[in-house]
Amino acid sequence: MSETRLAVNDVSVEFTGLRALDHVSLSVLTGEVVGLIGPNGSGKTTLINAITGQVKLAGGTITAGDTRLSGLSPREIALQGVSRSFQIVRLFNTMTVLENVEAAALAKGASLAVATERAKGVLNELGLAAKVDELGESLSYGDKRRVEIARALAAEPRFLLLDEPAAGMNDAETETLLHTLSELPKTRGLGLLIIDHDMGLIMRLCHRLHVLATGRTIAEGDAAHVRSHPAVIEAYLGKGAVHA
Ligand SMILES: Nc1ncnc2c1ncn2[C@@H]1O[C@H](COP(=O)(O)OP(=O)(O)OP(=O)(O)O)[C@@H](O)[C@H]1O
Repeated sequence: MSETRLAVNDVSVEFTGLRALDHVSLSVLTGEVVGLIGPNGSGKTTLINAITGQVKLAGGTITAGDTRLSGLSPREIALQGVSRSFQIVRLFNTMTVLENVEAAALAKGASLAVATERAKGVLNELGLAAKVDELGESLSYGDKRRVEIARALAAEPRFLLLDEPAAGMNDAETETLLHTLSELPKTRGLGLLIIDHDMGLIMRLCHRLHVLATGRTIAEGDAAHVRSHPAVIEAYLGKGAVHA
């Protein structure tokens, strides 16, 4: 499979009276894992929302390969192969795990037979095969988050954007998640952009890191570079969060 780049070019986002992103540029290649970190309110979720068309850009462009994503609707962007999970889990509580994941494949235009097969495959990959018939509402929090990732994968994305996938997970669940996520770029050839406050997870999983503070890029590079960067230490000062 040829390499594709998801490119955020000089992007700014404004809310009333607040510049949430200020000329941010970042790229993710298929096959790599990029971590998006920064203190609370630094603009991480806004950047994912900008990529997936959930917020409007005040400036800049976003492309996936040769396709311009900025200006497209969230649905059109999803059809271009960009899937996401949300910080707050959004499952259909009264549908089964299988139905939840099938729905995502159906939304991408798959027939029911293809959607069922794809959903089963993805759930198997995420270690959820035994839970296919359980209702969304009956799952543990960690399982709900994994089903969310399964839903995003059922759309067969080229780029997967995960907003705090390990939030609320215990250590064992986080370890399993780390293993699953680390396989995805190899097995599926997709590019992964991941936000998480668990620096242990981020530092072990990501090939590159991009650090935001108050809407601006303050550092980017590998874990060693970022961890020792003065601006990053300053941004996290007193929080101890970069010392994984
Ligand atoms: N829809 C919105 N309307 C107004 N302000 C917003 C909106 N969404 C985000 N913001 C503001 O934009 C800034 C960036 O928020 P964002 O959620 O992107 O940060 P974050 O880095 O993801 O934070 P956290 O780590 O706490 O999730 C914050 O000041 C936030 O209050």
